[in-house]
Amino acid sequence: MAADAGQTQTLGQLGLSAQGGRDVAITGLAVDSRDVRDGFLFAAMPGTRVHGAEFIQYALRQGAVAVLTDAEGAKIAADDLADSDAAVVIAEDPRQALAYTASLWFGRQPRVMAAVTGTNGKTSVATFLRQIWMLVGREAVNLGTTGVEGSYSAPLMHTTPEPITLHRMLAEVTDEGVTHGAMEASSHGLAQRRLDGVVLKVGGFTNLTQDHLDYHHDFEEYFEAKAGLFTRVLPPDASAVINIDGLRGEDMAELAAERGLDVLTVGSHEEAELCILNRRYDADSQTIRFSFDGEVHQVQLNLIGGFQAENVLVAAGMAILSGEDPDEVFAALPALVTVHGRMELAARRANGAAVFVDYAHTPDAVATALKALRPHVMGRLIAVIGAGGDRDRTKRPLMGEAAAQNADVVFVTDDNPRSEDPAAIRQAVMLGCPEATEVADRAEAILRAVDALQPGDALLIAGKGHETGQIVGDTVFPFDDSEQASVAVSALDGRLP
Ligand SMILES: CC(=O)N[C@H]1[C@@H](OP(=O)(O)OP(=O)(O)OC[C@H]2O[C@@H](n3ccc(=O)[nH]c3=O)[C@H](O)[C@@H]2O)O[C@H](CO)[C@@H](O)[C@@H]1O[C@H](C)C(=O)N[C@@H](C)C(=O)N[C@H](CCC(=O)O)C(=O)O
Ligand SMILES: Nc1ncnc2c1ncn2[C@@H]1O[C@H](COP(=O)(O)OP(=O)(O)OP(=O)(O)O)[C@@H](O)[C@H]1O
Ligand SMILES: N[C@H](CCC[C@H](N)C(=O)O)C(=O)O
Ligand SMILES: [Mg+2]
Repeated sequence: MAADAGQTQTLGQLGLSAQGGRDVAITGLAVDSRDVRDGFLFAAMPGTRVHGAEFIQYALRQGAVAVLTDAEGAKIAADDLADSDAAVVIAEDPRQALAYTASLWFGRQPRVMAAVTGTNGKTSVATFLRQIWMLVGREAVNLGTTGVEGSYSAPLMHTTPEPITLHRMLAEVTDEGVTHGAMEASSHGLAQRRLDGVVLKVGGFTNLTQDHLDYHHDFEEYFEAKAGLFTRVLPPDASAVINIDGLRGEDMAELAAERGLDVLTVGSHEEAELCILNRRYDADSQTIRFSFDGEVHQVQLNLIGGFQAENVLVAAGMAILSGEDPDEVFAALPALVTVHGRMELAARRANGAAVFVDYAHTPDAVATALKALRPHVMGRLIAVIGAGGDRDRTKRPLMGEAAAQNADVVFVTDDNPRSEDPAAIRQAVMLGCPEATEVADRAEAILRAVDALQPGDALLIAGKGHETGQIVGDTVFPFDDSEQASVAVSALDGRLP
């Protein structure tokens, strides 16, 4: 049964005051007019393409009894609203008002909630944090790009779902006995206030590099959106774990401290409180030596790539600040398993060469993933890359360049061209890596790259990670990089996948 089935609440109970002091009982919330049912509150939000107020007339016909919007929305729909009995709530920041309303409507969330932001590493940190919590005996989930995972599973459409979906899910997992939740705060999610109604105990920051400049006007605006987690969403009595190694990490730590948050810094800088002292890389694992609170610890992680060690320590810091015992947290780390589609060993050739699948889809992530593989590999590094359609165009040549600089052999192929011409996207990527081999069909690109593997080499298939489809136009064709890697190895080495 849905977490809100059959309930009724008044606008007043939801903290909303309608024009003329009116109060009405509502039976549900919707942010899309097509989801409105009898007795609902319709949240008409300003959008990137159109103002939701354009759909107020439709929502009223569907049975909406109340509308939440901004001054502009009220103006757009003035005639429709004047002709109806609907109560009208005008908010200065209607997305934030919707977030608080959704939180009150569903009324429950796991007792301990944490959120992590950053360009790369959110899914990894949220998953590691959930794994740590479960290893120390908590009922926990992570919520984000890979859906809801852990003590409860469910699919999600977005990394940070819009507030109604988010709070419905938080109520559902709470009803299932989940007490700890680790969520991802995407920059879209933060800019659109999607998680403003969640009561957070701990926030985390991984890093900030180029992405989503199609949505945020410039890098500063992107930084501001991410910083919102620490300057707005986290309550002042919460804590923050900040990786200070990367660009703007120190700035983020400063903003968090200004807000009054209890800040724990992570990194290789000697001033970091959870400080990486040394690392050793093996073929399938790595060992890290780190200090915390005056003590030195050494732990073997069954994970590939130095950045995963940083993600693990951010997650460990978040677990500690959520109330767990540091020694128990550190003792859990050797049991952590790879996050699906993140530096995941997908297949191995008969000659020993390894094939990794990774979700690197930004210039920095491509460079980081390849650099991270290097110390684990004795032979050549081969990369398969592509860039998504209908996404930041400026990152394409930069992704090519990152691959050319950090791999020995590069194949450029398609990765969700969506509404764009796939050949044009590949051309843009190739500008950054003119020596690369262009192979339009992704399965063929993977086959050719696997075929090129000699003993001691490794292949990184970047961009799709856990995804299970190739989006061309409006059609999603089934496609799984790990599966294709196994198929290619079987075909070439004569083994069954
Ligand atoms: C760019 C973006 O974030 N868009 C989000 C935004 O929609 P929008 O502003 O573009 O909406 P619009 O089409 O202009 O419509 C305006 C309003 O009218 C409403 N509407 C629209 C049509 C209709 O018939 N009836 C109706 O009521 C819409 O629900 C919307 O509230 O607000 C909507 C809800 O209010 C979101 O569903 C929508 O997310 C879309 C689906 C999306 O794809 N977002 C992606 C880019 C996203 O959020 N990604 C991040 C992470 C990405 C990453 O880190 O890689 C994520 O957290 O998943
Ligand atoms: N700490 C890190 N520093 C740099 N790159 C990283 C880091 N962690 C992960 N990556 C790279 O970014 C990719 C995506 O990782 P992950 O899914 O954890 O990030 P995300 O922030 O959740 O991404 P998205 O915004 O797409 O949801 C990984 O596959 C890896 O290539
Ligand atoms: N969730 C992110 C990453 C998608 C990665 C890549 N496979 C692509 O399609 O660009 C986005 O939608 O921008
Ligand atoms: Mg993610």
